[in-house]
Amino acid sequence: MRLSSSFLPTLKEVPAEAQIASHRFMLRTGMVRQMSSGIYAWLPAGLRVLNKIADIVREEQDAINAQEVLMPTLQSADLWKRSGRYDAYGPEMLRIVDRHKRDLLYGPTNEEMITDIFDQFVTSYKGLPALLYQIQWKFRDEIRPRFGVMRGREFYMKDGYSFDLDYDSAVVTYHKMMLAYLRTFQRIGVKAIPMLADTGPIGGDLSHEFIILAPTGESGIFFDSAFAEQNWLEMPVDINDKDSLAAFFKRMTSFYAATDEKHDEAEWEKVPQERKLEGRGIEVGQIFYFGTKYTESMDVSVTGSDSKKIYPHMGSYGIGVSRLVGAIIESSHDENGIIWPDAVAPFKAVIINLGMKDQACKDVCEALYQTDPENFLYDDRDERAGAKFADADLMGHPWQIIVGPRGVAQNVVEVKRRKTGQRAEVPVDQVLDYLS
Ligand SMILES: Nc1ncnc2c1ncn2[C@@H]1O[C@H](COS(=O)(=O)NC(=O)[C@@H](N)CS)[C@@H](O)[C@H]1O
Repeated sequence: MRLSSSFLPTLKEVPAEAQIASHRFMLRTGMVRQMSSGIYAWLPAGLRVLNKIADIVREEQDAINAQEVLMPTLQSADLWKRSGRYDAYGPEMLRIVDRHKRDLLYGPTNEEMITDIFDQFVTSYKGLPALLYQIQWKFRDEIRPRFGVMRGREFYMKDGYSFDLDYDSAVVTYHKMMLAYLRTFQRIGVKAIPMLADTGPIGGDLSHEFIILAPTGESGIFFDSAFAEQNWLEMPVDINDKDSLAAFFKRMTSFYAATDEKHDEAEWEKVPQERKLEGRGIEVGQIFYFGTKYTESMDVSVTGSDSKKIYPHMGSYGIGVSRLVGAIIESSHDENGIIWPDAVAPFKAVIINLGMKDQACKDVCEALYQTDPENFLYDDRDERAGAKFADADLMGHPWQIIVGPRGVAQNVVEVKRRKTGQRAEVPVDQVLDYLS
């Protein structure tokens, strides 16, 4: 994309209510625009990040044989009356009455709806297990939306749902999803630690939340640093072998990790002093096993091999896709701006032309840009060098390719790694290799 003709409005000042770095930087780099309290428009650079995160989430869900669906954002109140959550859910639920006076709601989550869909298509135990997911907008009328997209009212979530024959099978699914989550967050480029969690309005008695380390996080956390050193993408786990999955899960839960609600001092004392880490974190995902809570309350059953009625055991698995955009910035920025992990950056590199009146510079920039116009941002504005450098650091693309007349005269450009600040002189024809 060419910066001079793109809709990437950077701002010098931001509204006073933007208290934390991610909120300030997302507004200053024109990633989002608040349309009303807790409700945002996603502009080109922000949408590119949102879609890259969603694509990684999707790939790792597909890798454990989950199947993608897309449910409506608007739901009938009748569904929630069947499960008994219509009143229980409280003021966070946005209730809507249509022209025919029918009670609808903007879905905060979809356990009831997916259970109703399952009910219409699966009558026999042979239809189990079912593992479905969607990536869809949700609405929760938070009393105090804040921190930009991190605690919004309309937000983008991957929500997965599983149906299994019994508890043991449901636990295998839970283990699979745990592995998929660890792989997902590692690929996105953040350190997310799973911690035992309370279940809240979703229900059930087994739940883990995934916390990204960030000083502005709402949760206090205690964990064994050895956990953060694990490489989940290299972990030899066979997702079709329940013992392999159980061994992975046992290993994973052998490291101490707890939010302040669940912290156990006695257990904490067993962690070697040099591996004890305390901090704050942002919850970017949560998984739940809640058995037959919804299948029983909604009377959704299948016929077992002995022709008896069986209520399938369920779980649900959420990732805050839009929250992750803010959470990544919270965990990866400096005083000059965002430091995007490679996998989710809006663009791979920004080409900074310092010789807007120098034909040789323009030729080198154009040639580099044309090699990958989809993933290169070309700063072709008629701006001072200082302004271009400041904007490049602010927007946080992983690489900066700085093209100046002196360098071009020796057929080299300067390449800067945003994360480390490391600079190198690179021959023009080796830039692409250098970036890979
Ligand atoms: N107000 C919000 N703004 C942005 N993200 C949110 C908000 N509320 C929740 N999330 C994100 O959505 C994830 C899943 O939400 S949840 O309530 O924990 N789980 C569910 O809704 C389950 N139905 C999972 S399918 C959370 O981990 C969090 O990352």
